[in-house]
Amino acid sequence: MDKVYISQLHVETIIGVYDFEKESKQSLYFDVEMLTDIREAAKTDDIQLAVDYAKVSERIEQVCQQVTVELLETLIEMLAAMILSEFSVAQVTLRVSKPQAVAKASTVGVEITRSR
Ligand SMILES: Nc1nc2c(c(=O)[nH]1)N=C([C@H](O)[C@@H](O)CO)CN2
Repeated sequence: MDKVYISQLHVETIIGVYDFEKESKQSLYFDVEMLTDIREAAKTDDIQLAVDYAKVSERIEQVCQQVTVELLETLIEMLAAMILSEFSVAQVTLRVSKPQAVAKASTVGVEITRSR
């Protein structure tokens, strides 16, 4: 299967378990890999038949602004469900990194793979 991907999409949002995290936005970075057959889009040169990475990026940003959750796990499951339901994707792998979370680590995060 072919892959459409997004690397290091930066979103600022309220997320976290602790009270101080509910007061100001933090940076999250998303890597997204979407398995899809690109041949029809390539044959027709038609964006309507492609998984539009710009639209996926926009929707990820929107969902992050619409919901307020504590765990990265909760957010990433919501995003995987959104991508599978709104885009023509057989499988999605999503990784979210939260670089400000642990001072002694360059970054931390969660990665999941979900299929239709
Ligand atoms: N597996 C997870 N561990 C932790 C999370 C999380 O979302 N998933 N979140 C936190 C805090 O919000 C942290 O980011 C602040 O230090 C801790 N562990």
